[in-house]
Amino acid sequence: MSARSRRPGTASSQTPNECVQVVVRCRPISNKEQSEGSEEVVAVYPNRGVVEITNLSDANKEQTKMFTYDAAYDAGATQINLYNEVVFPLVSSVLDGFNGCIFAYGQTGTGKTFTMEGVRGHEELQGIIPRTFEQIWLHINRTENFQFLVDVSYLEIYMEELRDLLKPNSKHLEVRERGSGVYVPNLHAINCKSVDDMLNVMHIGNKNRTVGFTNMNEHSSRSHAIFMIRIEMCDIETNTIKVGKLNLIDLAGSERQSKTGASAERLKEASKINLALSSLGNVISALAENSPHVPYRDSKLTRLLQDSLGGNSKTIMIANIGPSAYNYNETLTTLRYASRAKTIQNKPVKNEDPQDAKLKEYQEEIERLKRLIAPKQQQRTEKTAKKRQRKPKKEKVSNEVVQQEIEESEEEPESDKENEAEVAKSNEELERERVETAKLATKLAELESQLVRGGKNLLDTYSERQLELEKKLVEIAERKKREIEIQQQLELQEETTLEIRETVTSLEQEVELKKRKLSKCYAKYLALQQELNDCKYDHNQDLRELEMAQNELVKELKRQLLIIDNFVPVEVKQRLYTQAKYDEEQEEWKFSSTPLTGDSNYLAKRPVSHPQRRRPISEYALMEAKTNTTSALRFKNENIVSYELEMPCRTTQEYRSPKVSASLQAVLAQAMQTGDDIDIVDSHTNSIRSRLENIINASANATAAQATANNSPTTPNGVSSMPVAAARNIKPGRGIASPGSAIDSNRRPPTGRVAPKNLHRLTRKLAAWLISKSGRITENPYFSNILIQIQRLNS
Ligand SMILES: Nc1ncnc2c1ncn2[C@@H]1O[C@H](COP(=O)(O)OP(=O)(O)OP(=O)(O)O)[C@@H](O)[C@H]1O
Repeated sequence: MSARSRRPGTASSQTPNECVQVVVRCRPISNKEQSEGSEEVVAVYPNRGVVEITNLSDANKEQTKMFTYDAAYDAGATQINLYNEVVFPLVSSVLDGFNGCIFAYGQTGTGKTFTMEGVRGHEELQGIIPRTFEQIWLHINRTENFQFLVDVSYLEIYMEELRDLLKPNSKHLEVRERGSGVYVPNLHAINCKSVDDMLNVMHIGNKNRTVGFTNMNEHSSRSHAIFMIRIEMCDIETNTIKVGKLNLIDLAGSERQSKTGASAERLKEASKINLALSSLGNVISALAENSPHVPYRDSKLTRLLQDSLGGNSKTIMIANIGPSAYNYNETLTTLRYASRAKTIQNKPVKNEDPQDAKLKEYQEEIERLKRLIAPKQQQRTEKTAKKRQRKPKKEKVSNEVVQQEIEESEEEPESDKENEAEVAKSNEELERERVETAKLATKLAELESQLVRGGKNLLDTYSERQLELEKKLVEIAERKKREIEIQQQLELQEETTLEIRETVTSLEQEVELKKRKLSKCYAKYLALQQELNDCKYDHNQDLRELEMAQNELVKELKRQLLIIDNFVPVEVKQRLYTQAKYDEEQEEWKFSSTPLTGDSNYLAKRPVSHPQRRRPISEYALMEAKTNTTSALRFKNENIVSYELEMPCRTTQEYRSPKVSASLQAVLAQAMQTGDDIDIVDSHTNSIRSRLENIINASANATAAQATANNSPTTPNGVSSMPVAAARNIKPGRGIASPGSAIDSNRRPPTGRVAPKNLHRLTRKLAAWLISKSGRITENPYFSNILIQIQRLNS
C-alpha cells in the first residue's frame, strides 16, 4: 500500500490520498430461497477478504470468479464485528474533523437496510447508524474541555426528487455546491444532545421514508436515504473549531424488473432507482479509470455523493450480496462494481476553523447576549443598593425598586406630583428592561443548551472496565485488519511464487524444446556440411575440367593465332579486329554490318552480287554456310581466308543464278559453239594481255599436237562438258589449291577427264575473256594467280 493511497484507518491530521474502502457482506440464504431449492454460489473467506462466486448455469464460462476486498463478511458476521472492524475508525476520523461517508450498495433484498439500520429494538442487531450515534456520544461524553454542537438531517431521493424526511411537507430541495463541498440549502437540521435524540430523529425520518413491497423484499426501500450528521467541536482552551460530517447512506436496491414483479408505480420507481444506480456505476468507473470527466451531474445521488467519491471524504462502500444462484448475475455485477470502487482515490481534508461553523455563531451570540444582560443587571443591583442605603431605618424593606421609590415619594409630600410621574416612568423602564433581560436570558439559555460540554457524565455512562473493553475491541479490529492485509500480501507472494514456478517450469520446457531443436539443427548442420564438402569436391572437379578445357582452348587459340598470324594479312587482321564487336546480349563476337569509317572504300570496291550481302556470294556458298562442317567454314561470313572475294568458281551445272554477266555468257556460248577466237578489245595491261595471248597460243598448239598424236576425234558434246571439267579444276579463293589437296577433293569429286582440245579451247576463251575484263580486274592481286593456274592447266 503506497503512502499516496493508503486504506482509511485511524484519524490523521495529514491527508494523503486514500482509496475508498470496500467491504462485501453476504447475507444468509433466505427461507424463500431455501424453499425454492436455490443453491449457494458465493463463498466468502473473511480472513483473506476474498469472495468467490461460481456460475452453475453455464458450463462453458469460467467456473469460479474470485474478488479481493478490504474485508469480506459472510452470513455469520455480526453487526458489532462489522461496526468495530470497519466503521469505528471512520467515525473516529469524523470526530477528528474529517468528512466521512458510509454507503450500502447492492441488489434489492441483500441486507442494505439491515446493515445500515439493523433491527429496531434489538440490541445485537443494531445497524451502523445507531451504533454511530453511540460512538459519537461516547466520544462527546469522554472529551473534556470541548464544546460540541451536533445537528442531524435526514433526506431521501425518491424518483429523482430530494425530500426532507424530517419535514416532509417542506418545499422543493436542491443540491448546491460551494468551496467546502456539496450541500442542500433549506434542509431541516435537528440539534441533538444525546443518542436518544438521534435515534428519535432516525425513527421519525424512517417513518416518512418511502418503502414498498416487491417480490424480492417485503419492506423494500424505494428511495436512497441519507442520514447526515454534523458535529462541530470547539476546544475551549485554544478556541479552535473542527467540523466532522458523516453521511450514512442506505441506497435503494438495484433490481431486475422481471424479477421484482413490480406494479406500474413500482416499475416507475425501479426505473428511476436503476437510473441513479447506473449513474453511480458510471461515476465509479470514471473515477477508477482516472477519466478526465466524472459524470456527477447525471443524477441527484451522484451529486450528493460527489465529496464521498473522489472528493474530500473518507469513504466506505459496503457491497451487500446474496448467496443464491438465482441472483448470480446481479451478485456478479455488485462484486464487479465493488472491485472497481477499490481504486477510487479520495483526498480527505480536515475541516478546521470553517467559516460556516454554527458553533462559532452561537458562541458569539451568547457572548453578545451576556454582554447585554450583564450591565442591566448591574444597574438594577446598584439602584437597589442605593435606595437601601438612603432608607436604612425603614421597617418595610422591599426588594422592588419601584416600591421603594413610592415610599420615598410619600415621605416628601411637597414634590409629590413630580415624583409620581418620575416613578411611573422609571417603573415602566424597569419593567421593560426586565422583560428584555428575561428574553435574552431565555435565548442565552437556549443557545447554551444546544452546546454540549464534553467530559460530562463519563462515569455515569461507562465504567472504567467498559472503556477498557472498548479499547480492546478496537485493538482486535485493528489486528484483524492487519491480519487480512498480511494474508492478502501472503497470497500475493504465493501467487508470485507460483508464477515464478510456472515460469521456471515453462523455462525448463523451453530448454527441452530448444535442446530438441538444437539437435535437429545440428543434424541439419552436419548434412549441410557434407553437402558443402560434396559441392567443394564437385567444384574442384569442375575447376580442373575447366582448367583442362581452358588449356585446350588456349592451345587451340594459339594454333588459330598462328594461322591468323601466318595466313591473314596484317591489314585484314587489323580491320577484322576493329570491325569485331562483342554483343553483350548474345555474348558473342560479331562483325558490324556497317563499314568502318576510313575504310569505306573497302566495301565499295567489292562487287555487289547480292542485295543484302556484304560481298558477292554464291548459292552454293549460302548452302554450305548453313552446314556446320569444317569445310563450310570458308563460306561463313567472316572467312578470313577468302574474305575479300568469292570467286566465280562454280561449274556450269551448279552455276544457276546469273552471277556471270549476260554479255560474258553470250561470249562464252558463242566461243564454245563456233570455236572462233575472241578479239581482245581492251588492253590496259600489256603484260597480262601478252601472257594471255601466250596462253592462248600455247593452248592452240598443244591442242593441235594432241590431236595429231592421238588422232582421236573430239567428243561431240565436248563443248558442253569442257567448261565443267575446267571449272572443277579451278580452285576458288585467294590461291588455287593443288589438284591433289584434300579440301579440293572433298568438295569437287572428279567426274572424268576432259578432252585436251576442248580444254585448250576453253582456256583460250577464258583467257580472252579475262583479257577483255582485264581493265577492271588487273588490280586484283588474285587475278594474276588465276592466270598462272590457267597457264598451268594449259600446259
Ligand atoms: N446479514 C443478515 N443476517 C440476517 N438477516 C439479514 C441479513 N441481511 C439481510 N437480512 C434480512 O434480509 C431481508 C432483506 O434485507 P433488507 O431489507 O435490509 O434488504 P435491502 O437490501 O435493504 O433491500 P431493499 O433494497 O429492497 O431495500 C430482511 O428481512 C433482513 O432481515
